Amino acid sequence: MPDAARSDLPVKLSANLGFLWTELTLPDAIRAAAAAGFDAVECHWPYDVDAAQVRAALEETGLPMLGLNTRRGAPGESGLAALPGREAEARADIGEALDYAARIGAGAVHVMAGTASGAAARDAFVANIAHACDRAAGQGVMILIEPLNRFDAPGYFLGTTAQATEVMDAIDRPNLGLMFDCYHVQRTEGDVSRRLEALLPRIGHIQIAGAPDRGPPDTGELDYAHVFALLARLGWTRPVGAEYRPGGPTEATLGWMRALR
Ligand SMILES: O=C(O)[C@@H](O)C(=O)CO
Ligand SMILES: [Mg+2]
Repeated sequence: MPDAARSDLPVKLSANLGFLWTELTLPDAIRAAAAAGFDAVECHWPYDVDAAQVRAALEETGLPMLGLNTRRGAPGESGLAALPGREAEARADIGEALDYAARIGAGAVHVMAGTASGAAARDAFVANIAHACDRAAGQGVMILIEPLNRFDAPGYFLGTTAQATEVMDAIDRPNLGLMFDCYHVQRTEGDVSRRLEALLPRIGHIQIAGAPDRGPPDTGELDYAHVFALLARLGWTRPVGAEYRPGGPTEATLGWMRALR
């Protein structure tokens, strides 16, 4: 895709390689995203892949890796940062994610909270995220926290943008950002446009998918032509992450990119 055509997009796009091109190795998925015209990539858990190969694919394509996640922990845990008594493991996972991010030049780490609730969970989360921010600041990395919807992630500590901003106020670090996933927000809270407007200064990254089925952005009840026009009006210039389940070959689902161009 020529650069001139890409720059006509009202909003730049990042391919989430946790969901797109999952049949490929991570380096080849980066190449596929570049060939499809994405401006950036992001991933979930790259830890089994040699960071040097990821870095080589990023350099070859010129795409930045926007971010990656801390590990999920044991099946069903979805992270450890809000689990009282698991601080040492949570911080080891944060350290691992930051080290990997440094090796591939990734700009953000999403620290996963885990399945927990109550005051002790909040205290653990606040302390662990503050620790992550302080450690990340030295390498110029942003720490992201992401509310997940209660249907896909029942019991996940962070469920709403209101809860996220409450803990962000308590943590009070300049390199802490909200991961605003329009799909999760729509499933649990709705009012996506108004929330984007209100929360924009606190948002570190935005993700999209069709709602309620998490298919391509041109399916479901959210109108991303409207959302993209709003983001352009609000001056959002960073790439928006396409984090949807293609349900088949990714290339066959990219019509939405052409439609929004
Ligand atoms: O929305 C999601 O599920 C992801 O952004 C993520 O990082 C947690 O799985
Ligand atoms: Mg997401």
